[in-house]
Amino acid sequence: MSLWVDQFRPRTLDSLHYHHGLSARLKSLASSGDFPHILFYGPSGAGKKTRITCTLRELFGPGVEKLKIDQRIFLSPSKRKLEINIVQSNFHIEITPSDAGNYDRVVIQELLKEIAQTQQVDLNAKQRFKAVVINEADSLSRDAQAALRRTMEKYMSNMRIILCANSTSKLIAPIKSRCLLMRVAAPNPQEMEEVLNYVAKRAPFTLPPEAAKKIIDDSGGNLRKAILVLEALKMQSPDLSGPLAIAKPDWETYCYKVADLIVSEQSPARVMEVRAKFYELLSHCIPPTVILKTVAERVVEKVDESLKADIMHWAAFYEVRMRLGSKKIYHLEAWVVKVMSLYKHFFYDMDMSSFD
Ligand SMILES: Nc1ncnc2c1ncn2[C@@H]1O[C@H](COP(=O)(O)OP(=O)(O)OP(=O)(O)O)[C@@H](O)[C@H]1O
Repeated sequence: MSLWVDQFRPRTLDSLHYHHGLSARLKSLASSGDFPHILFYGPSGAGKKTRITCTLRELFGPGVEKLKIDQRIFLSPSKRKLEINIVQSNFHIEITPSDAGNYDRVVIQELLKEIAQTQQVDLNAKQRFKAVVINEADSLSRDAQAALRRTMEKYMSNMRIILCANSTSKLIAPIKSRCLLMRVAAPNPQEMEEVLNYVAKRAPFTLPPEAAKKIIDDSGGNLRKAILVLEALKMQSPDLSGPLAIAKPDWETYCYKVADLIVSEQSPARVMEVRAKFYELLSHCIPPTVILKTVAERVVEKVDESLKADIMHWAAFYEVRMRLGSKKIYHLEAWVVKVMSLYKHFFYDMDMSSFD
């Protein structure tokens, strides 16, 4: 069973509910035979990812929805092996640079070069190019951005880059100037209400306008949050009547407790305890990627500055592994063990340095 945010996510440009001007523009670009590199940017939950997926489908047809994950090994300059999982279809490839941590340049460079040098082999493909989606483009290091820029200059004919970011401020000018900038603003309250009503209709139930208003007021323009809250509230109070308390959804509080458990003790017994909590969350249909993200963000709030990047790096790493693996719990747990060991080392290093 999937959550409403996934179940009712529009899959084609025609079915997107708002920013119709943008949708029309993307549609005509897709059929123009002259599709550019594009940078999609906007706040969280505004619908960037959804729009990108719809655009890919417009370009290549339903075949882009057939995803596979490949594991690839890259070598860092110091010959360290980097294992990276790559999500792709026959027509596109998707990467999240933070998976490669400090070595994002190596991955960008090698991967893009390889794609650029291979011709589209599928003779039925509607486009001659492959699309490369780069998520969280604003977290690319300077080096990786420079590598990306060079690739964009050199290999335009069989590759198009689609960048997804929250803002354009961390991207270097030469990249921005090679992309068509597409700002995906947060939907306004009316637009959000339309989407919530659509979700309710499909679910199906009737959404009282007061409930919709409350959810929208609370969402800060984040449509994902609004739909998640709608689903949580509907579970609590099936007719959505009376005063609705939009407390943090239960699972969120629960994830916070898990984070506290991880930070307060690092031991095999604690890992077992955390595992039991993960099972509990999974059995309530909270998607494992959401669990991982929520717990990781909370852990990061509580630890020393120097650990934050590593913890998020490993969360992203295990998230990718999780997407295809069947035993989700295994990857959640692997991440917990990793975090505990980072945390222990941190204190160990501190102890040692006090002897200096
Ligand atoms: N145009 C739309 N019409 C209807 N629903 C939409 C639309 N765009 C997005 N949604 C819904 O909103 C949810 C969040 O959208 P999406 O994941 O695309 O946001 P995002 O901008 O990529 O967020 P983030 O930056 O946090 O990853 C989707 O799961 C989908 O259900």
